[in-house]
Amino acid sequence: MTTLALTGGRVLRPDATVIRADVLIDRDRGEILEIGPDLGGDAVETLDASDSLVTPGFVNGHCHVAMSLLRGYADDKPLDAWLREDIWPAEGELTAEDVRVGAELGLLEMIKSGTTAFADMYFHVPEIAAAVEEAGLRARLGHGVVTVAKDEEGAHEDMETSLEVAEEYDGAADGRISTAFMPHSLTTVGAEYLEEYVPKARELGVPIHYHANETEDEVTPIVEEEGVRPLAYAAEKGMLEAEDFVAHGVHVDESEIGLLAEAGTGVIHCPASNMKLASGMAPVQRMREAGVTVGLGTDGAASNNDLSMLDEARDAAMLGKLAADDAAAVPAEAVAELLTAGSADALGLESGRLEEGAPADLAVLDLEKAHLTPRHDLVSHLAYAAAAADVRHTICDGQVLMRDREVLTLEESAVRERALEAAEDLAARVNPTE
Ligand SMILES: N[C@@H](CCSC[C@H]1O[C@@H](n2cnc3c(=O)[nH]cnc32)[C@H](O)[C@@H]1O)C(=O)O
Ligand SMILES: [Zn+2]
Repeated sequence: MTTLALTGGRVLRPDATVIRADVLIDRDRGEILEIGPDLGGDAVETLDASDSLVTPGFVNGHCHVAMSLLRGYADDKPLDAWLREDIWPAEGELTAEDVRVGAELGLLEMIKSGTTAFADMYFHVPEIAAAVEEAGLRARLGHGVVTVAKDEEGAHEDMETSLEVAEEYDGAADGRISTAFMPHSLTTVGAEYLEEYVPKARELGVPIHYHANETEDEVTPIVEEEGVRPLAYAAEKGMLEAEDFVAHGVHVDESEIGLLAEAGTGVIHCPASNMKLASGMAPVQRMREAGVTVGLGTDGAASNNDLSMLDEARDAAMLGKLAADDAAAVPAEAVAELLTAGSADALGLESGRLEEGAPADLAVLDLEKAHLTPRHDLVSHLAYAAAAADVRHTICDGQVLMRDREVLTLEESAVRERALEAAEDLAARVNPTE
């Protein structure tokens, strides 16, 4: 057995306490063997965690990782105009190679900011899967389907692709990749397609992931045309099961919160995207009190504009208080849960908690920083003060992906060079100068 020990750190436990302990990892099985004092002695490899906080690797519950190539491409518009006027035309020009390059850029940023697992909805998924395999993270991947503005044949093809991708890649990369069926949203996919394909996804046994109740504009048409709230409509279509998870859940009423809690469907809160697109404030505190599984996601880099889960954590705390009009809402311990176990539970992953037998997915944060001094409460620091650049080491499935800020699985400068070039070419294709 090859073992790896993280020594001298302070370890965040699932109950939000922090203890001084080493962490011993079985690298072959990718599991945590033991958490306790003095475990460094017999380990094959050790990683210094002194003056550091050892946390579960962060789980980004909703992303479009290849959109990193579109970071800063179009800002300062509401969702519908942003997608239709800028993002979708640019995505129409994205090649498979562009998606690979954009995904690598996003994965590089994830590793550098302590993220070890994520859920992703996009297209050219084989390229994203290849990048994940190379980068060493854990992911639940899917092909996003839009049927509006497509003819019948095109819509069926898109649906079939989502099923095929879900079937083919489930269990890929030694089990680090799992999949989901991913209709884009309840308003961008026609009811007849949901009725036909949701049962097929159930037969495959994969979860369903989609955008839901992100803006008022997504709620009104469903209420008007179907006479029910969007999540009641989703339940009617069989898309509100325990393994399913929705992104956003901003405009959800009490009846919908009840449906989510009862079904066990997870909600991925994306505060930065919701603020930037002025979509609204999700009732995170109310959902948690009602027993809904809530996780945290960045959404794509074009609506954030970064993939740092620590930024998202702080945003979740701040926005959660404002939404509840209560400074006690979404406290630091809740934020620590949202960014680790909450997201992992919503995605159906076993990571998100540091305990014996759990997947060895960890982030180690350097506490020797002015903005992390003094050390009254390290959970408070995690929620309110820590930043991406504080992450020293990132470990996923027992493998070290970053050691002392050097990424070992991707070549940082080459990834950035390729992304710069691909993004420039893309912009020139979308907006030729003459
Ligand atoms: N196959 C689809 C693409 C769906 S992938 C997922 C899509 O979600 C889009 N997206 C990114 N962020 C958001 C968001 O916040 N809400 C809704 N859609 C988003 C993203 O640009 C991408 O087009 C097609 O033919 O257009
Ligand atoms: Zn999204």
